[in-house]
Amino acid sequence: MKNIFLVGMPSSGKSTLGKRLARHLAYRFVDTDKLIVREENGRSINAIFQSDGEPYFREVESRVLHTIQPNSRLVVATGGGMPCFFENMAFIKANGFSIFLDVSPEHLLDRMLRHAQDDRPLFNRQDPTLLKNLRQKYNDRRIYYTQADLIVPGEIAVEELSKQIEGYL
Ligand SMILES: Nc1ncnc2c1ncn2[C@@H]1O[C@H](COP(=O)(O)OP(=O)(O)O)[C@@H](O)[C@H]1O
Ligand SMILES: O=C(O)C1=C[C@@H](OP(=O)(O)O)[C@@H](O)[C@H](O)C1
Ligand SMILES: [Mg+2]
Repeated sequence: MKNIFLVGMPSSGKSTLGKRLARHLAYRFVDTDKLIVREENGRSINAIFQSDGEPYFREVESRVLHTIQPNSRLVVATGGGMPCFFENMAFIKANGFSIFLDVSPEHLLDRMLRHAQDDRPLFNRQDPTLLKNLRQKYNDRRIYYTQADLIVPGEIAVEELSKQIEGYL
């Protein structure tokens, strides 16, 4: 039973859809951001970025990814930047079936502005250049995200997604 990795921009729905998909397939669910917080004794993602900076965060992120064993019947919601650092995308591809949830920067902005609890260190909801930042990151990161085995729109229903992947698992 191959693992399933969800990749894509922050707010593309990896954590939300990932939980639903896991329930639907009777897989376990993990969110790599949650694994990082656990590894850091409960420090939040924001706190890690603030006190130790992004390079430190990326090291921990990659370490946590490499603890995932192949064929563990897991749905893994990755952090938005994870596939874009080190050889993380190659690891993801070697250890499961990967899905890119593709959501446009405009829709991401809309979601971020709507959900006040979703503050992320690299994407500040108060920042007037947030859309520009999202477009830039989306363009820079697509080269990694599009290496996924399957690309689907972020709005996809869990039943439809399950149908599309059943032959691959
Ligand atoms: N398909 C969807 N349509 C609209 N909003 C969504 C959808 N999926 C998730 N959201 C909302 O967008 C926000 C970010 O979702 P989340 O699953 O945390 O994304 P990610 O893990 O990719 O950063 C959440 O507040 C969530 O409720
Ligand atoms: O895009 C990024 O670089 C990040 C996305 C976040 O995860 P989500 O994609 O789940 O928001 C989290 O890992 C951290 O804030 C960095
Ligand atoms: Mg998430």
